[in-house]
Amino acid sequence: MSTLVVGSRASHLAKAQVREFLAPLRERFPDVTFRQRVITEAGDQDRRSALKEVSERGGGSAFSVNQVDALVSGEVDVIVHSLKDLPTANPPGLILLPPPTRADVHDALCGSTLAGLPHGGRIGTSASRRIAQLLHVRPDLVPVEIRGNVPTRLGKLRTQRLDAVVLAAAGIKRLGRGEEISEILPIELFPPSPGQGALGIQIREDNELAREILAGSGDPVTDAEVRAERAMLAELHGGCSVPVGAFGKADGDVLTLHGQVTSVDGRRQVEARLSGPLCEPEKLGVQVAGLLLDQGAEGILAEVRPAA
Ligand SMILES: NCc1[nH]cc(CCC(=O)O)c1CC(=O)O
Repeated sequence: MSTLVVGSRASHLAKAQVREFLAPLRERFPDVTFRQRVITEAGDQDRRSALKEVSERGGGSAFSVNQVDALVSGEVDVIVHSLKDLPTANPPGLILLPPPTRADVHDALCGSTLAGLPHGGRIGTSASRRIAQLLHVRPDLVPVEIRGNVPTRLGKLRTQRLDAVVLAAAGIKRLGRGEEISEILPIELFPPSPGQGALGIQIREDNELAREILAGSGDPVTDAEVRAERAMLAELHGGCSVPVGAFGKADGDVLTLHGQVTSVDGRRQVEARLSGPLCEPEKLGVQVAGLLLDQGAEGILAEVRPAA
């Protein structure tokens, strides 16, 4: 009898994602024992020390370095990440499997609808993309930096007297709190973070057992959509905290990718949209990035990049 150890971060969302990932697998492989293991990250504890540690280690995410170490050392066989939190550069020896069908890709407003927000309304979010997109359509709004996991951020609606908070619909729904969503933001104006709503299933390349058990766990359509989004982000040299929105959508064997880059003050925005064959998602991502760069995306992104 074989055992597969599945790691994730400690948050309720991370654990919910592991349960969602494992449910169909437990049914398909009744003889396999699936064990869950929690791996804490510096980013889950103290953001400042986390950022310092990450910069000292030469990149990577404050929310994925320990997970990756656990995978490399063999402590776990699989890590279930939120794909959008994963850097586009894959560590050597590790691979991302095609993700399962993704959950709701939209951003959501909790506390108020967009039209219902008062002039100068206080909106909780610390994501530069969300700040930029909101200010682009409502320059009067006042972004308020909030941190922490999803339940903490929902709680800040009241404790920080905010008019609304913006969060990924996927996370809110996975935590069973979908009824707290006031408005699903329109995807044309608010394309999400590349990979939003999808799981990032990471394994060691040489782990035959994991490869065998997880071979059928992915959805090829979701895979193509997120590949295009992430290829676009990589081409823009963006990380997880840049004001870049991307939405890839398949229709039959045609994939359409919408890319958007917005200055954090919301004043400048460039957009591009292209369709291509579903079987060449990375090519489409690079092409859309090229169109964004032609329109000056680099100048917008240079403002948010830390000085080298
Ligand atoms: N950066 C935090 C994070 N990472 C994944 C999710 C939600 C699930 C998802 O987007 O896939 C969230 C919270 C949020 O952005 O509201």
